[in-house]
Amino acid sequence: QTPAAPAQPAAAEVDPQAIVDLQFAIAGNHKKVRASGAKGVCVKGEFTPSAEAASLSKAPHFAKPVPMTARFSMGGGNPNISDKTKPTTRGFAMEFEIANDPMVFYFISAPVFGARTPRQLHDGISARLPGPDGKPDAEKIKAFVAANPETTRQAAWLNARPVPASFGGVNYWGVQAFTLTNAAGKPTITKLKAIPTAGQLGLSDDELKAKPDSFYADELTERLGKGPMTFDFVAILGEPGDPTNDSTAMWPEDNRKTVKLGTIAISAIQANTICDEKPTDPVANLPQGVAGPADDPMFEIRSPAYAISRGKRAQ
Ligand code: HEM
Repeated sequence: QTPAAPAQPAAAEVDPQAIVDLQFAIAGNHKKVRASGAKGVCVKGEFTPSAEAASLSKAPHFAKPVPMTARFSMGGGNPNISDKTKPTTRGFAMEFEIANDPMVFYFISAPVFGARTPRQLHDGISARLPGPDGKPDAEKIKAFVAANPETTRQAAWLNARPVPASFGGVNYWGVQAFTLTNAAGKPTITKLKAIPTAGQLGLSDDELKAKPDSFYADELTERLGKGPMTFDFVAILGEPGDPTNDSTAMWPEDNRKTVKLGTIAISAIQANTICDEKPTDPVANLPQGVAGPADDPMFEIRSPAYAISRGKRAQ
């Protein structure tokens, strides 16, 4: 009998250092910034859980109002990226603060990620790196996309929608499947989503043309001057057959039950150093009652990748 090959942890498939190096390289190796979400604004607020939240998760963050530190950002490692860029996700990183037990999620403005496996993430960025002539090789990109069609879903989603007029005017998803467990030990598989009270605020082509390259920070200052910017924090409930191991696959949301877990109220901008110095991450910092997907090869690998980027930008 042939012995079975030893099971390899999915995260070992590709060295996270290699991925982060590529993320920095494709963006132009900017110093002192994140490998992704390089351009952003640090904010604070409060989360008030709904009465139903505790029926899904026993996390103490769903039992009483908690302060939040959050950060809105543009995807990628270029701190000078234009806010007018369309096929780039807007990010919403959030920390629900309870001393010694923070709950951290990083959401993006698309329901899907641009790679299903670390190998695809690595090879997709590699294929797009500029060659010796300073330009990416169109044939290489074409071949990669043809062999990995699911990696195009995120850009297709973003390209099919207007550029958001505000960080508070677009939906954000946790993308990966999170299991919530209540005090009775009942698990519920969910996808988490933040829905802005202001609705989907998209810019028309003419409005977009009239905007400067950086307008989100000013828009945020103006909006917060009128009062807190709020989001419904919801759990989309999974059904048998919904994939939990594929960050490029969207669940059919229209047919899924949604439970409101609470309200996020962003109240003010705060110093970037507060967000920059946070040692937390969305894999390591989940409380009892919330767990990431054990079978998604893109989940665990995020923790070392974030640590590598954090270390690099602190240099
Ligand atoms: C699959 C779902 C994912 C989502 C929703 C997501 C979302 C985000 C967001 C919102 C940020 C900005 C954080 C901030 O503002 O502080 C970020 C940063 C980052 N992401 Fe991800 N990400 C995902 C997967 C990955 C993967 C698979 C990798 C690499 C293996 C990765 C590498 C990074 C790195 C290196 C940073 C910069 C971290 C730092 O310097 O603090 N991400 N991500």
